Amino acid sequence: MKARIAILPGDGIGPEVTAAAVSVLRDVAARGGHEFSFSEHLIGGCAIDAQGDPLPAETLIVAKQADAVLLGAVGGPRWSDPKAKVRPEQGLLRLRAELGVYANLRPVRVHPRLAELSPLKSDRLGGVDLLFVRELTGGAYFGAKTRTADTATDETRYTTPEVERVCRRAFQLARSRGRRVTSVDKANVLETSRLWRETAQRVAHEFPDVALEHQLVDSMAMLLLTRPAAYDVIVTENLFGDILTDEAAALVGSLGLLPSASLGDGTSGLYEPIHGSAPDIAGRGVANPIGAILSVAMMLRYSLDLPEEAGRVEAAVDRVIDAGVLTRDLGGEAGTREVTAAVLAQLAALAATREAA
Ligand SMILES: NC(=O)c1ccc[n+]([C@@H]2O[C@H](COP(=O)([O-])OP(=O)(O)OC[C@H]3O[C@@H](n4cnc5c(N)ncnc54)[C@H](O)[C@@H]3O)[C@@H](O)[C@H]2O)c1
Ligand SMILES: CC(C)[C@H](C(=O)O)[C@@H](O)C(=O)O
Ligand SMILES: [Mg+2]
Repeated sequence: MKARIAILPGDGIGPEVTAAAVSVLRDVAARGGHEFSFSEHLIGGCAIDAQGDPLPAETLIVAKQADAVLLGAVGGPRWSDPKAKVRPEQGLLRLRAELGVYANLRPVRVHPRLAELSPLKSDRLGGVDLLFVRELTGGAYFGAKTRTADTATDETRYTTPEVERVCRRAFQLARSRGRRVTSVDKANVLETSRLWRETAQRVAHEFPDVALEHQLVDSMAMLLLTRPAAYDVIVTENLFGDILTDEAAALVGSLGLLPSASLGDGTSGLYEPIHGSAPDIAGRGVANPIGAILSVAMMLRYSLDLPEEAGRVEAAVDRVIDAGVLTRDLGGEAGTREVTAAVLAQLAALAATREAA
């Protein structure tokens, strides 16, 4: 198959982890006879430096025309002055809104070898296989903002159609998994959450084969650590999803492991690791590339319709972790390149096994 893939490396460790993920895509293309074309574009702080705009027009045009978009990370201390008029993160938020990618899928699976890295007792981690579906283009991130010298507001706004479509996506995904959806809100306090809960309840009637339960976000934050294996698909609003998924990184051992896919209806999918630009380790070749590599596995599955290839990339990553080729965030000594080379070697080994069969 042919595919045009826009690469937006961004800032900090973004270029290091996207380079790793692109080498995996190139390998998949070469082995399967696929024609993937790649083009790199600016986003975030580096785009502010070069063009004064965190999402240059050219980047947006190419992203919209692409079959899929891979993003590294944006932001960093250089652009974090509270008084700055323009911020790297605005570029990412605009990109998500312009692409209409309202459903952000963040799978969380604990690799048995890494269970000991979690602050939780490993007997709580067996069988943890979560899929967060985070609403990505609404809520406090996109509401009106006001600011005077001593008062600031961020409006949280949700409409019924916005909640319906993301809940529907969560229920659809639950059908191919454990058929359980947990909808997370703060309906005891927030009006937007009451709308969310009513809407989730209504959408549930379309999926009688999927069980729905509601959890308040504060309680969910605890349950995620005390009973993580009890959940399947967790659907929630933008801000709660951001926070809960970084918390979930503690279950798997490192933020550097978690991927994401952001999907809309018929638009380019956007794929990014859930971590940020990690300024504390940027430029040293030590960033964990697995979150980015698993993000391209999601790209193969959701945008390029290559589910077998996606499964192979995931299997190769599992084998690399089994073999103990780990970056420092996981207690190892391997660099970004060594881990990437190990994933490529496992892809070659998997291909050899297929040929021999
Ligand atoms: N999608 C994005 O582009 C995105 C996501 C989150 C944060 N950010 C931005 O990144 C900047 C830094 O934010 P932060 O420090 O709060 O969060 P961060 O995710 O960049 O880093 C948090 C911690 O996790 C570590 N870490 C993250 N990814 C890693 C990886 N792949 N390998 C090894 N260790 C890794 C970092 O070294 C750091 O100690 C901010 O400007 C923030 O807005 C961007
Ligand atoms: C950088 C920031 C805008 C972003 C978010 O909050 O969505 C990040 O934390 C993420 O999780 O992708
Ligand atoms: Mg986040």
